[in-house]
Amino acid sequence: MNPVYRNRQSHLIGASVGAQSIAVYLSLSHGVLRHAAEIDWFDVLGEGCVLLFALTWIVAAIISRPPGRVTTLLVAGLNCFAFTALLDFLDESMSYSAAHEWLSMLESMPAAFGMVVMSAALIGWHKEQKALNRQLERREWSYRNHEQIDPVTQLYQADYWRARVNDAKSHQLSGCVMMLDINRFSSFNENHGYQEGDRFLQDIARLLIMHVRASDLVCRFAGDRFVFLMPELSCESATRLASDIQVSIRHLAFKCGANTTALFQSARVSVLNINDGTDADNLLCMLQSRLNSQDFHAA
Ligand SMILES: Nc1nc2c(ncn2[C@@H]2O[C@H](COP(=O)(O)OP(=O)(O)OP(=O)(O)O)[C@@H](O)[C@H]2O)c(=O)[nH]1
Repeated sequence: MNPVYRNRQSHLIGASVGAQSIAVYLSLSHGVLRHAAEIDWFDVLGEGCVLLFALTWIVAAIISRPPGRVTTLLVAGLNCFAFTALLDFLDESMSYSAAHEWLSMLESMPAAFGMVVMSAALIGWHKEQKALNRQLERREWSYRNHEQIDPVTQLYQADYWRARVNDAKSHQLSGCVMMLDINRFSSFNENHGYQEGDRFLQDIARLLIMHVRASDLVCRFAGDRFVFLMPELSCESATRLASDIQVSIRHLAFKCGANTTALFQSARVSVLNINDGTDADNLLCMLQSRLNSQDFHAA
């Protein structure tokens, strides 16, 4: 877990442990342990599984979500649900006297309340997700697979681009594809180190995203190569866009570490109509061979 999250989520961890401890305390202090022969072990197994899952979801919500209103509501709702699950589970091995029947009646209430709280959390989560989806425009194209995200640039990798291009072709979408390669990036790495190289690639990824439309897709192909999918864009417009991007890259004043002297790079670009190739792999081959045939001194 992110250490900043851990500190800020400690109140949720404390509240979860507290809530479940209250359930254990209520059951143990008001009930009497049943004889083994009285226990229905199938019920114990079933309710134990429900409890285990509820507790796992609480941990998953705390470690995977950043602090905030939605997380608090989600954890609160799950805790109410787990409270009922824990009482249900303990109920199997504890019997309550008539004076403590209220405990059995209390059992189901927290789960119902928890469902209401979780529903409010899910509405908040839905709104939050819509905002996040807007931020992912140009990086993502109507399909999500976090395993295909490149860790350096946070763009999707080549396989994602291939699948989306094949999708676009199968839906007979018009448009263009483009490939961009940074010139002499291996020299950049040798002179300034891989870490600075990574930082440069991250800046390039941001710059590329700024240039394209919300409906376009930019992915990292490999190393210093990037690929684009631009539906419903003419090759003329795509070529103009390509030259705008080349100008921007030439003017990107990259500073290595504490150095105030800027470094400037250049890039080569190749553009094709999406219908110029039979499929994504075929288009990639053509884009690459066009790129490789260009002289980078001219870029
Ligand atoms: N910093 C960094 N470098 C990478 C990464 N992936 C690949 N590279 C480097 O990118 C360089 C790409 O080299 P080449 O394909 O020869 O490209 P180039 O040096 O730009 O050559 P030209 O395109 O012909 O100008 C290699 O030095 C790789 O080691 C990465 O994730 N981070």
